[in-house]
Amino acid sequence: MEWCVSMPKVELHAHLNGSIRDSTLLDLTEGLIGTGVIDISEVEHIIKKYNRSVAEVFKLFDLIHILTTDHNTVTRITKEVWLLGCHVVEDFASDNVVYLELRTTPKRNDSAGMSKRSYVEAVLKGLRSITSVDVDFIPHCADSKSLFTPLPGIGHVRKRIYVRLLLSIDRRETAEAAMETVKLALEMKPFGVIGIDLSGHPCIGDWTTYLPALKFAREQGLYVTLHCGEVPNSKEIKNMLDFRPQRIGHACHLEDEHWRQLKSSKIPVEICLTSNIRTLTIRSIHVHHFELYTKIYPGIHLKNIFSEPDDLVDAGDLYKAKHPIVLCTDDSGVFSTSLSKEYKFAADSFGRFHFTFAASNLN
Ligand SMILES: CNc1ncnc2c1ncn2[C@@H]1O[C@H](COP(=O)(O)O)[C@@H](O)[C@H]1O
Ligand SMILES: [Zn+2]
Repeated sequence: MEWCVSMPKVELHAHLNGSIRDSTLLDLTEGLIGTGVIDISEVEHIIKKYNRSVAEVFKLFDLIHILTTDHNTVTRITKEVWLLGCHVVEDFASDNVVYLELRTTPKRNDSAGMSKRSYVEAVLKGLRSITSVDVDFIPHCADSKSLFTPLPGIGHVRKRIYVRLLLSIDRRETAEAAMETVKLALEMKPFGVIGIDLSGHPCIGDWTTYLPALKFAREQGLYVTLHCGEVPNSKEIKNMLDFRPQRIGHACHLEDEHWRQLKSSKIPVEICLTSNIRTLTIRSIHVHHFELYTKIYPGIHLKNIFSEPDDLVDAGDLYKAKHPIVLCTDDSGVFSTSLSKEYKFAADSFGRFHFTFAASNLN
């Protein structure tokens, strides 16, 4: 494990509100006691549960959103979001993540005067205010200095971490709200926003709602990554692969034709092992598409062990196929993981694999 921690790593799939530390979550909860906004007894039950279904995980996200953005004033929300951004980046830096792409869904709270824009500004300011680690946040742009003051120098002892931001579209949003997010991302490009993600409850909504916004994002030079195949949905998976995003996340429920399409397209896959196992999206690590058990132990058929259908035996084995993949945390707070733990999990589960794949296999 120490080796996994000490190795410099790249994190490409981390949701800001999913990466919140337990202690921060509890601080935020305490801050809302007596306000009538939440019922503590109900909150505790959700927070303390270990294995959660996809539906329960999304219940927890609703709760986290209340904790971070359901306040009366935009100043209070800014403070919470700011704090959250600081802690999350510090945690990744202490795990020796050297390049971090953090994604978050811009949120509106009209009653507090909070807009998607002020939410993103709060995140950016939070990231800029970190002094414990040396954050390289803004891509080379002179104008950026007008918005943020430079960080104070504390010599060479601070760890350096490159942070870039992706703005997420939630599958519950309207097409207009998605377009607003894309335009905001374009506006915030000089300040470190580099792309768009499509996420949210995988059983909700129709992704084609967001196609105009996603196409516009791509035309304007933003990178696009999609949560794809987290649950079975053959038509959606095919259409998403046809769209040819820069990357996809999860890719758990691809069928044979999808695997073929994915492999020939070489679209890199963000692999989230713990997330997939904890949400039961994948039944066992031995049938995970990172590398199939049958390929490690030839001759042993999955259907004999797990009563899986025949076609699973021929499903994805992305590592073996040298497909571009990268290990990611998804929601390190919600799933009590870290990027080092994901590397350790992969090493323990799949044995002899080489760590160099993470950076070198990516486009
Ligand atoms: C477990 N697998 C997942 N599948 C799909 N979407 C997920 C997710 N995990 C997180 N999110 C998305 O990220 C939001 C939290 O971070 P932000 O508020 O954006 O910072 C969640 O509400 C959800 O929309
Ligand atoms: Zn995700």
